[in-house]
Amino acid sequence: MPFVDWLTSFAELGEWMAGRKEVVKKDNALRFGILGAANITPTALTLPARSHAEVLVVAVAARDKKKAEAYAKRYGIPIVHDSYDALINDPSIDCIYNPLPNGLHYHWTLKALKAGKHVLLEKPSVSNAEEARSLFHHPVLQGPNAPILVEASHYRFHPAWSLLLSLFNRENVEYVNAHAAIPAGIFPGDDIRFNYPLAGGTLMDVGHYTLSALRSVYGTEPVAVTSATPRLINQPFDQRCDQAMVATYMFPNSGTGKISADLGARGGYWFPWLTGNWPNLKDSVQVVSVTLKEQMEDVGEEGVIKGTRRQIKLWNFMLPHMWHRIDIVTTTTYRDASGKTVKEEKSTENKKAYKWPEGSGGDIKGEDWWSTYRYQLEEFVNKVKGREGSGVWVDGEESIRQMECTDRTYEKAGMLLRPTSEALE
Ligand SMILES: NC(=O)C1=CN([C@@H]2O[C@H](COP(=O)(O)OP(=O)(O)OC[C@H]3O[C@@H](n4cnc5c(N)ncnc54)[C@H](OP(=O)(O)O)[C@@H]3O)[C@@H](O)[C@H]2O)C=CC1
Ligand SMILES: O=C1OC[C@@H](O)[C@H](O)[C@H]1O
Repeated sequence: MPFVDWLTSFAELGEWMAGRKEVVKKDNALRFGILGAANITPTALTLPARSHAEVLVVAVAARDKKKAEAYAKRYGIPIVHDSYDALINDPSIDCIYNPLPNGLHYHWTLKALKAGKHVLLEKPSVSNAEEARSLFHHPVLQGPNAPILVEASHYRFHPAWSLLLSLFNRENVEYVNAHAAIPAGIFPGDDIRFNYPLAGGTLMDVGHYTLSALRSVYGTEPVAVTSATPRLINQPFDQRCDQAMVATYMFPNSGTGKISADLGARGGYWFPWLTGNWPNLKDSVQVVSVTLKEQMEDVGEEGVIKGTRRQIKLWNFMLPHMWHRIDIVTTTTYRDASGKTVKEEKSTENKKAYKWPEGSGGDIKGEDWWSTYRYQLEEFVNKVKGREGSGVWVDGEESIRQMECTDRTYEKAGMLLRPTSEALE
């Protein structure tokens, strides 16, 4: 079963086991249409919509109508359109969810916006920075009644991400390591993720999360991409696509960072001569680790200086609703006037946030079972309805900067940028 279907089955099982029923919908609920019968949609939209009183998933279109009909039946979607164009032009639809392959994001999102629809657009927003600037600065998005467009970088909407960011001062960040890997064997070489014309590549896929997380922790753009090492998808698949990417960056405060993203992770066990080719399950928990600069303090005892170092790690940052934990490890070192360590103390604290803690997140605190996608849907609806919400948002400038940094990384790796749509305006 493909990983993305596995995510859906897991989420469906959770709904069923918890006995959760679909909520009664309000008269003014937003009506969503889906472009394509994509694997991610049940997880990212149809299941989260069940608990949202202001969301109705009413229509789908696929390239093959029979496929769309089967999908509509499976997920209880009442309308099946003949084509993506027909869906976009359906006047009964308010919002479009675009989970098409990356290389089709620009074209179909722009069409939907021009038809006056709000768009929830899967990550990565588009194929490259040129497309991002064109889309997010497009005249169709200007003006007081412009439709809402957001890149579905869902992890950012979960309270766990905001909690992580609240635990340090960005100026003090010294090093960040963002890692995400999927074991080998889950995404085959002919998956859309390795299709260059469709803007495939691991940096575009799980690499999106690692790079976005790194940039979010620093809250600014890197001054340099200091290295970028791809591992290309193996022959006979498209050699223009990375199956893994490791890259390092330097930030304006002299801090550094590393991303590692892999859609075919192998090895990582004992006896590498035996296990080197096995799918790597061990390193497949995604993690963001933030090391802060040592803070020095004179403790007033004959030249003794106290140095405090802190490392903060968020485990499972991409899918924190399934489980996550923030570890805060503080190391305090006392040094004498000669710099010699006289005492060292270490302490560990754990934190988590499945709902918005008091004093954050706005009026709606969420539920401890809400997924990243459910929190994201909450904010999307809030934005369309003109409500303040939690305050978390991924704005167009953020999506542009993310694609600029993605392009810089591909350039540093000596790889081609993902191709620009022929429909570029
Ligand atoms: N937010 C998240 O957690 C996740 C996000 N994603 C993102 O969602 C998007 C889709 O991913 P996923 O659901 O796994 O993808 P799918 O493999 O399910 O493909 C999505 C849709 O793309 C269309 N499509 C597939 N292959 C082609 C092709 N060769 N040419 C043109 N169209 C094609 C199909 O539309 P049709 O049904 O009309 O034939 C298909 O339904 C990507 O942008 C990905 O990055 C993916 C997984 C997780
Ligand atoms: O966005 C995503 O999240 C989960 C991954 O399995 C998938 O490859 C990616 O597209």
